[in-house]
Amino acid sequence: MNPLLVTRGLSRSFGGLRAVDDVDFSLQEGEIRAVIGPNGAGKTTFVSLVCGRIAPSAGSVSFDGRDVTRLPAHRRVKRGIAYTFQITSIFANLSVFDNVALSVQRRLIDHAERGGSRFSAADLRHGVEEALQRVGLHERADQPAGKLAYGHQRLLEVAMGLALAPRLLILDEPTQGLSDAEIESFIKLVREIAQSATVLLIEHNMPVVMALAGRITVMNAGAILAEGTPDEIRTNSAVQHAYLGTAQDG
Ligand SMILES: Nc1ncnc2c1ncn2[C@@H]1O[C@H](COP(=O)(O)OP(=O)(O)OP(=O)(O)O)[C@@H](O)[C@H]1O
Repeated sequence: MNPLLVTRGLSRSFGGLRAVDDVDFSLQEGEIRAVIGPNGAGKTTFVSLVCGRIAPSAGSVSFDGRDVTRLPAHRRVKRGIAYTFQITSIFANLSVFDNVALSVQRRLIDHAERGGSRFSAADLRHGVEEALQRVGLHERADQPAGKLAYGHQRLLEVAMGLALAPRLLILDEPTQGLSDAEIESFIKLVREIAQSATVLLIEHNMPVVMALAGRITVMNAGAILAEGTPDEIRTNSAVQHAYLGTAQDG
């Protein structure tokens, strides 16, 4: 089977710093892949290159067999790449409902532009309610998004990503700020999302990574240090060294 996502020689420098350095990466449709690595390893920069939020210094990104390297982020969203970011991208003054409505509307307009049927207010409401139900925020639909607890804002971003009905959902540290009980529900949610989408998950919480990921990619200093199943990664001495080295430095 052809991979859904492929990067070749993908690189991005900031001044003299090679934040992402010659990364060859591929992801099969239907996978839940975790990307882990010490702080500053280049994980967020890598997924920003994949979704088009920043441009590469060198290398290419292809999605579903087509080169998307020069496509702006919004065109990649149309191809099916959705992302939620560490730096919260919600509109604080809008309600939870209206934030998700922006994503649903985007998907419905896109569908209509491609020759699909026009949508009604009921379609929009149904799409929003479904996304909020899935992340467990339906009871907070009327609250201003900025008044949600930090962890709930992260879940709202997941709902906004889901509402786009993506083929690839990129989650950047989604469990940060969630309680243990919320993390449990989140694990279930990602498993359910993975029935209909491929998931690329940046995550520091190792129990979450081990519970969800089929394969794990470990980044260090901008490059891929190791890749394998959770068991292979757990016992990989280079990985252990990278983490211990960081702990000693930090
Ligand atoms: N816009 C930027 N300008 C300058 N340097 C940057 C920029 N973005 C990232 N960097 C640097 O690139 C390196 C990789 O950062 P990145 O955020 O991708 O790492 P990360 O693995 O996601 O880290 P964390 O786990 O802490 O989120 C870091 O040294 C960071 O300081």
